[in-house]
Order: sequence, then structure tokens, then C-alpha cells
Amino acid sequence: MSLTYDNVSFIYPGSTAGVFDIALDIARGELVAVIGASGSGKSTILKLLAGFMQPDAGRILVEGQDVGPLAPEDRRLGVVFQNYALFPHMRLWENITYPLKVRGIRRAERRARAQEMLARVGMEGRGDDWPTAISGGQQQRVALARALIFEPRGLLLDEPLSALDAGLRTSMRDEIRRVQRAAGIATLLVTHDQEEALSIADRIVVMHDGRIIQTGTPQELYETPVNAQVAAFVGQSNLWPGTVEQTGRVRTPIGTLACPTEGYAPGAAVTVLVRPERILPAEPEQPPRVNDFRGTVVADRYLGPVRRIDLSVDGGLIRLETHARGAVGRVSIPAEAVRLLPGADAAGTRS
Ligand SMILES: Nc1ncnc2c1ncn2[C@@H]1O[C@H](COP(=O)(O)OP(=O)(O)OP(=O)(O)O)[C@@H](O)[C@H]1O
Repeated sequence: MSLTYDNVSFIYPGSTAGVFDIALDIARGELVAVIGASGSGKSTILKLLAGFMQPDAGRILVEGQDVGPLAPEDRRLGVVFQNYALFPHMRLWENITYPLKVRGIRRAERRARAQEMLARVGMEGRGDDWPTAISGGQQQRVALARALIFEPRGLLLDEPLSALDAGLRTSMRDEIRRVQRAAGIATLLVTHDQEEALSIADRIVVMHDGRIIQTGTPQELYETPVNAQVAAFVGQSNLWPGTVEQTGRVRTPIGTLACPTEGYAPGAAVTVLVRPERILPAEPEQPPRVNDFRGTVVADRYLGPVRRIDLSVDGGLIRLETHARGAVGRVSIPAEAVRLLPGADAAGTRS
């Protein structure tokens, strides 16, 4: 493995906040995104790898080497932050090759390397421009080129795209992915943007209160979240508190749902998860299907490929995504679309 957290813990001095028992391996060429609520510990794990702080327990390895004793500049990791921080008084080629200058590499060689790197990030021929003469997205490419110039053993990206507008963000995502793949570098990306994580990561780590609560591919996290926090963080969801009434039936605030209840005994407190695209609109005159609900549309957002509708029903709200046109006042929730997660007070009730 290229980048490894071996049961790493760190507590900010004088506080109880920090990260606990972080265990994570990132392979060469793999991109792992870290997501989680504000304050969940995302930046802390990145700073520990970068070497800005030392773990209180556990080890951090880069290509098998314990980097604990190494200062940040000796770890051979490329780092890109949200505010790309190019030096305004240096031309782009000088910015990109600054890490080489610090290492005493000759000017002619630096210029050649800069040209090569600019080409890699799609900015060939722009080496003599000043940072003030290029756009935010281009500055971010230059920051990426600078992070890659000395063939780092890992790439650390902390909210690298959050200062960019939506369109540019999407194209830069693809760009980062392409460059990172081509270079075969293990990459850790911290982002608060779950869509960004879903769209570019090989695997996603979800953090909560300083701990990793789930690690998996985007599809695994979307389809089999371990709890309501992960479900809420990855994609859109309906989440209702529930109690298993009997095998195959769960009571919720919007009514009793027929659904698989394997793993939960009658009486167990659960959280009921249904993804919005799994909910089916029904014709008003159609014979009732399983888990049939009627309600009033309180929000109807046309997003091009889909409509995102909030249907107010007795006891709550049903969120659905549909391609259907026309009025949607009645829906059904297929039993197999319902996934049960542990309830808030579910300790010990899972059978
Ligand atoms: N310098 C510090 N001193 C004390 N506590 C800190 C310090 N920096 C962060 N913390 C605390 O450590 C915890 C984790 O913070 P961290 O910055 O890693 O979270 P985050 O997930 O990156 O949040 P955000 O998305 O807001 O950047 C939080 O409880 C935070 O308040």
C-alpha cells in the first residue's frame, strides 16, 4: 500500500477533539475521498499525513516507510489546498518549479520540467504568464502541476475545487482524476461535497466525530450504508424512525410499511431508508399496491433529467425522484426498496 494510517489517533492539546483509531490504506493510483460533517476530522487526518502534526498513537506509512520522524518537506507528498496560493511575484513556470529550486535544481532543467508539467495539466505554452493573468481554474491546474513536479509518493487535496464555480468544478474533477490516474499516485481528497466524492473517488471514507464510520466504493456506500449518518451523507434519502412490528412489517410516522426485516427482531428500533428514485408514482385510479400513499405535493423541482418532488403525507414527507410528467399525488414504495438501518436507540436490539 502506498499511504497507510495504522490505527492513528490524535487529540488537539488542551481539548477532547481529534481523530481516533484511523485505519486506512490507499493503493498506488487509487483516489480516496474523505467526507463528513464539519468538524468530523477530515482536515485533521490530512494534516497528520502531510506532517503538520504528529499522531499521539499509531503510525503513518508512505510506501511502507514510517514517516513519523520526517518533516513535511521530506515526506515527498504533493499538497493542494483550497486557496491555491501561487506566488504572485513569480511566473507560472517559476511557481511550478519552486519545489525544485529549493532542492537546488538548475534553471534550464527547471524550465524544461515546467513545460512538461504545464502540458500534463492542459496549459502548455503558458509558463511565462503571471498568476494574476489566469483564471481560478487555471490557477488550480498550476497548483496541481506544482504538487506533482517532484514525483510525489502521494497527493493530498484539501477542498481543492471549492473556490471554483459549478461548471469549472465539474471539468476540474475530471482533470484531477485524469492527471492523478496517469501519474499513478495514491491520492487523499478531503471534500464537503458528496457529489464530488461520489463522482471521482474509487473509495469514500465517511467520518463522524473523529472516527471513520464506513469505508467503501461509492456504490457500496449508496446501496449499503451502515447507518443513517452515512445514508444522509451519500446521496439523497428518505429516513424515518421505525419499530419492527412483526416479521415483514415496520411501523413509521407515515404508516406501517411492508418490507424485509431480516436481522431485526420484533420490537427493534430501526431507521428506515428509502432512496428517492426507488419510489414509484401511481395513477390516481390504479388499484392500491403495497405501501401505497396519497399526499399533497409541497415542492416540485424540475432538474432536467429528473423531477425531485416532496409529497406531504399523513405523518411526514416522502421525497421522490421521477421521470414521470404530470401530477404526482400518489406513490408506492416497493418493499424491496426499503432498507433497515440501526435505530438511534438500537443498541443491542439488532438480532
Ligand atoms: N487547532 C485546533 N485546536 C483545537 N481543536 C481543533 C483544532 N482544529 C480542529 N479542531 C477540532 O478537531 C475536530 C476535527 O476538526 P477538523 O478540522 O479535522 O474537521 P473537518 O471535518 O475538516 O471540518 P470542516 O469540514 O469544517 O473543515 C473538530 O472538533 C475541531 O473543532
